[in-house]
Amino acid sequence: MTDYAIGDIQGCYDRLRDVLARVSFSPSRDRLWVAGDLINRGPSSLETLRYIESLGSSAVVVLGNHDLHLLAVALGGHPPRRKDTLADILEAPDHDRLVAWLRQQNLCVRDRTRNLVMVHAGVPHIWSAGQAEAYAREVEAIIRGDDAGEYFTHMYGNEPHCWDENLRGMDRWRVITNYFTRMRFIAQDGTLELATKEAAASAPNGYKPWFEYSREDDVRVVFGHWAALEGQTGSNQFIGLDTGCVWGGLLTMMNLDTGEKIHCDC
Ligand SMILES: Nc1ncnc2c1ncn2[C@@H]1O[C@H](COP(=O)(O)OP(=O)(O)OP(=O)(O)OP(=O)(O)OC[C@H]2O[C@@H](n3cnc4c(N)ncnc43)[C@H](O)[C@@H]2O)[C@@H](O)[C@H]1O
Repeated sequence: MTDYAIGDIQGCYDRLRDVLARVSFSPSRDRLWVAGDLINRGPSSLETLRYIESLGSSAVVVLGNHDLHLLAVALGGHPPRRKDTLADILEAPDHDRLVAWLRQQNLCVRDRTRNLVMVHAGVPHIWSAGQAEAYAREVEAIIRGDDAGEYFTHMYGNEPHCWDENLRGMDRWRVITNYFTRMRFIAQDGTLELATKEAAASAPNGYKPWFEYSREDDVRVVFGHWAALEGQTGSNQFIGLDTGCVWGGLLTMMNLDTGEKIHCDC
């Protein structure tokens, strides 16, 4: 069995199948770890979602900001955005099943044997791997539960800007969601800066890319989300897999044991 992790697919179904074909991926033998943003902006979100759902236990998935956006449209009454390419999912006859499946996915997956976690955007240096796991479980329970509609109605927004263990309710869930699915630049005290989306060198004053802070543990973090990084973090501990497929870059998949990367032009 081989475990492969893949960055933001964003509905680029044909490229997904191309890169899987390069390693003769077989769901009966191998597993695909998906670092979030399965859908949106690309041409074939419905096919992508159906395919990954069909993999069953051969897919290990974390939710990205675009996946949460679909859930917010489906469950929280949010209007679709102009650049969304989600209509095929929203109108599909199996829409309810796909949304129900998406709600069961995690924000953070931890593999203790490999000493790694997979998240969409990152794990802030102010949290241990254990804390990250615990905070993810809190929000995952909300997304799966009866209060999901309420959560998705109030999920959007940049505040609170900083983690505080005393936060409760929606403020707590929103800031946890933002660390896991939207973070790029962060200050030493954990304050998030969510407006800047360019490369690591464009850090606003007082902020750095989240992976440039040293962590107290040595857990490896597999993540996507930040296309402008082009997969470059300067560290083997932080493995960026979003190489901008939907922006005409590459789709990148990595063998989780050997570290070998397989790329596909988009
Ligand atoms: N709590 C919450 N609050 C608010 N919204 C929430 C939310 N939770 C979920 N959302 C949702 O999040 C979604 C995205 O929000 P947006 O804010 O609209 O999207 P984005 O930053 O473009 O994010 P993306 O995830 O696509 O990032 P990427 O690095 O690929 O792309 C970023 C930029 O990098 C650029 N880029 C790509 N490759 C590059 C390269 N090689 N060099 C330089 N720039 C590059 C791209 O052109 C692009 O402009 C929306 O649907 C929104 O609803």
